[in-house]
Amino acid sequence: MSDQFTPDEQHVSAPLRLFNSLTRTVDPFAPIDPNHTRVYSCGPTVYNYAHLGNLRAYVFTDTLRRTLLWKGMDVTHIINITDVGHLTSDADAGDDKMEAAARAQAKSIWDIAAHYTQAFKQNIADLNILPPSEWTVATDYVPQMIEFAKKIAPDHCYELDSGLYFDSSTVPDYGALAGGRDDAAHARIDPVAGKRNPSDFAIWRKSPPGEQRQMEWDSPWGKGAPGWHLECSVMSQARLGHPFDIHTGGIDHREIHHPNEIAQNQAYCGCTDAQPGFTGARWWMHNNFLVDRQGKMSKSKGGFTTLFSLIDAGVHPLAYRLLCLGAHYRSELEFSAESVGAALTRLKRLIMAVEGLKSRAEGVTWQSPRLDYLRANLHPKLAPLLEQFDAAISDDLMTPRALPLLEEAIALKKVPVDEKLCLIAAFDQALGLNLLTISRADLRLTPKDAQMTPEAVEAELDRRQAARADRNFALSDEIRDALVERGVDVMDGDPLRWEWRPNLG
Ligand SMILES: Nc1ncnc2c1ncn2[C@@H]1O[C@H](COP(=O)(O)OP(=O)(O)OP(=O)(O)O)[C@@H](O)[C@H]1O
Ligand SMILES: [Zn+2]
Repeated sequence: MSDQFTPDEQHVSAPLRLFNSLTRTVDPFAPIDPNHTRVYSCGPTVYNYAHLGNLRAYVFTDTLRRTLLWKGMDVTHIINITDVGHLTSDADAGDDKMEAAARAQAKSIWDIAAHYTQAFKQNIADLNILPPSEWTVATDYVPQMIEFAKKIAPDHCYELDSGLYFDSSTVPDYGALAGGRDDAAHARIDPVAGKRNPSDFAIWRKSPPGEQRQMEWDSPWGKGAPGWHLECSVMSQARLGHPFDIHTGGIDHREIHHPNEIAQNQAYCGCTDAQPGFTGARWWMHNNFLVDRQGKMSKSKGGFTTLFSLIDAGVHPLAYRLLCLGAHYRSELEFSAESVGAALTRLKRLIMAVEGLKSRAEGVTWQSPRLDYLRANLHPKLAPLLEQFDAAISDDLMTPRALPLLEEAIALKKVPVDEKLCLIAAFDQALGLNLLTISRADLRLTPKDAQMTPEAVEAELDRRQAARADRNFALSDEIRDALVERGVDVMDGDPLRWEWRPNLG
């Protein structure tokens, strides 16, 4: 059987509907080119490790991408790497985040960018997020950014000592995506002197006289660096063409970054009169925040939790993916030791159940079914679950409704085990939890501060078994208590024998 969902062989049941931040409604989705969807996702600013909140944004785009594939579409997906231009404020105030990090760590910006880009790609792989069709790196596109700026400058920009600024009053409906222009909010965050309107923004920042930046380029407006908003307009235009289908980002981008991208796209296209609704993308989609007790998880605030720190605590990264899928992407999601611990337990139960099914299905072909094949051949008890799952993810990616259907399928009695596994494999193409390839032993990550090696734990358990065989229950209890003391849960009667207790503080 093929492992691809081929569009023409598939019977798409529920129509795909997605929330569009432009209309603020859930609208039926169809790509501009039949069966091919073009998606651009604002990527990470690589001045530090991504925190779990940042990563929620990419679990969301991955769910979107997998759902589009599930619906039989080809997807071209671009994620950019912001290695220049993002200031410590989302508008024009403050330092370049990359320059500031390089100074603080006494390293070159290029080294900082290379290190954190690599770390980000590792996070993406650990979360089983499909790699994008292409990673675009902002510093590779500076000549195109200068060309873009040259084209829009005469009608839409003005120069100040600090840079070239976009006049937001030159495009109709500036800020519509954010729910309207909010000059008061812009004035609060962005105190650049000489701007014509508080919401105007830099598309080129000149290097201050006498100061050499690590990253600077010659331009018609002097030496300097591109503005962050310009980067995404240019890279999406270069790789996908405008208009493309879907632009994604975190909900913070709905307020400044994306309205500014839209303004630039409108100016570049010059088609605002001919195409009043033109924004550069047909759909703008935003994930809500991951929050902790202090509010929005944030690199800038410090004290953030990374996927690396979660792994160090002994939590498998796919537990974090499952935590994300358990909430709708447009709802806030709370991160806590309890919430991620519960997700880990849920994942362990799923994997244990699938392992049980696999052991009963030895020698049967069950992996990677095609949806059309499944629909035509599925056991009557399983077939409605496939349709309900399709309806859930087609309804603006309702993963919290889809997950219980997976659990229901696993628990169903008196259905052929191979068909059950086929259905689970199909669900997992959308969920990306690696349900059929990881084992419970894979989930048992050794915490960084573990006081024993796994081999030492096994040796102690062998000693305990021998004590029990000798009916020396006092010694057996002593060994178990000592293991518990050192963060090991002993599981009598379970072939896995033991687990680490995650150390989540
Ligand atoms: N707490 C959060 N929850 C969900 N998404 C978030 C959160 N914080 C940032 N994002 C999203 O993560 C993606 C990557 O953002 P980026 O690397 O530019 O973060 P940043 O702005 O430097 O970080 P921070 O906002 O923490 O200072 C963006 O789409 C952004 O909207
Ligand atoms: Zn962007």
